[in-house]
Amino acid sequence: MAGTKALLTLENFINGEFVPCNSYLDSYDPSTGDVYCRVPNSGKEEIEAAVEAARAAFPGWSARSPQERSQVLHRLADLLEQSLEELAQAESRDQGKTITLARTMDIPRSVQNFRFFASSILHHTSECTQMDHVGCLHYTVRAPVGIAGLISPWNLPLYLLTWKVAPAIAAGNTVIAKPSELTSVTAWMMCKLLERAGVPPGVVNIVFGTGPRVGEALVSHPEVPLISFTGSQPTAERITQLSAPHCKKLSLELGGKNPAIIFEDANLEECIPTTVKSSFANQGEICLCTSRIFVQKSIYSEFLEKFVEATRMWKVGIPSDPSASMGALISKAHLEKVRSYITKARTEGARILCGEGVDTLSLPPRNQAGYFMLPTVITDIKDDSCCMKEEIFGPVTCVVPFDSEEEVIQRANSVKYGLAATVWSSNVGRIHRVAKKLQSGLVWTNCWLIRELNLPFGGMKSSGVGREGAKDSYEFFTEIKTITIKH
Ligand SMILES: NC(=O)c1ccc[n+]([C@@H]2O[C@H](COP(=O)([O-])OP(=O)(O)OC[C@H]3O[C@@H](n4cnc5c(N)ncnc54)[C@H](O)[C@@H]3O)[C@@H](O)[C@H]2O)c1
Ligand SMILES: N/C(=C\C=C\C=O)C(=O)O
Repeated sequence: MAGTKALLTLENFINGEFVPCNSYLDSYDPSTGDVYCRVPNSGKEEIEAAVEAARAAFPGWSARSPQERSQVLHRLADLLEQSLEELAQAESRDQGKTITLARTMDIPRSVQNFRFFASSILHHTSECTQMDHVGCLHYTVRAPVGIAGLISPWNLPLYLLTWKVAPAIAAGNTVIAKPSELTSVTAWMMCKLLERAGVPPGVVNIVFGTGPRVGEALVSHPEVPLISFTGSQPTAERITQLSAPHCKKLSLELGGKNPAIIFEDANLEECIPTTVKSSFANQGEICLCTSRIFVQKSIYSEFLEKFVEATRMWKVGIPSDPSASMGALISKAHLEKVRSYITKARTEGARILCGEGVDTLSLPPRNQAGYFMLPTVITDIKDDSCCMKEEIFGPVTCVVPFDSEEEVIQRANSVKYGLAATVWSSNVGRIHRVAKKLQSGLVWTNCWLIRELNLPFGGMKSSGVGREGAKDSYEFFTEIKTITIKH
């Protein structure tokens, strides 16, 4: 383990300044298991300072025109893009994801989040109606809500943080963001660019630390009227309880147990590689990842054989290896949790076709204490097994057969989550029918994770409350008022 002096030490960013903290948390490099970074262990005191800064900055920032705010967001996007390689290296080291994914997805999408909201903020219009018989004109106006509390998870650190910061500040709010304590580095790096981009002090404050300590201080603060949260369902429950006495606006983007439904007329040449990717991208640590694959009986054996063969080609490697498809999981505790699901599946009599406990993973000596595991395929498993019902959030997917359209819809809908589904078929009528009946906020057909940022993103049932996207985020981060003029 490196000595304390060599560790990267992060600081909170409050009122445009880096502020040291009097207590720190260790942060681990998932590819080695070594502590490599110290993250501020903030609490109520830091939230008070951030609230003061955000409150003071609000009148000036909210009074700027959308065009002026848009220019600032564009400059920030440009600066992030100029640091793309540095940010990608940092994200890959901090999270365990491959450098290739960080370079091609996480950081480009973070840049795009600022560009997208810089543009979309210029195009909103409000409503107006007439009541000539009583001589009235009605119209709506929107205003920023105030100080937005933003809480993000560890799987797509900068990507999901910027997906909240960009629409919040574009709409004229000031923000206090709390990234995951497990992956705080790229948020801290972004803070170094804010002044150059022209973000005034206090508009973006980033406070680091754990959920129970600093997260709850943020959620419970009476001067933070809105919380946008992405993370797990149990944490969302706690946030809902804490914010209820203040009637806060809440956006909750939570987990999934996402089905892929593969009909006999699917194009398997496209379906198999895409379903391997949808199951194992980012180590299966994407809320949209497929974890239940339903395959029509007539093609079940063929699919299974080809799918397992393709999964074995999904290379696990150290995150800095550009040829790796998958890196390390986020933490030792998470790795153990994911492995425990495979043990449970075995105990229930399911078959593990490849991956954990079946194939051998070879790693360089330096990485043997890292949190790696092979992509794992489970079959002969019942729908009521915990592996088919609970979110595992790791590189584990279950494959089961089905007979009919009605049956598979009912089984796909039989879990508490409703985030994302994929449907594979060449019958357009069936695609429409099935997509409409699935209890899922997002349905991708014959593809996966093609994002259109204008349209609503989010889940139903236990996968969340509210939607994010151009119009949805704008509506969430603003308060609407209806004005009536009698003339
Ligand atoms: N729907 C989506 O868009 C989406 C995207 C990414 C991840 N997720 C979900 O996130 C989960 C994985 O992320 P995670 O393990 O970081 O989730 P988590 O709920 O443990 O943590 C998310 C964030 O909440 C904070 N937090 C934890 N306890 C808190 C509390 N009591 N009060 C306030 N904040 C608290 C954490 O510190 C972190 O910043 C999975 O369930 C995954 O599906 C959903
Ligand atoms: N919010 C988005 C993705 C969430 C992924 C979860 O892990 C997005 O693409 O906007």
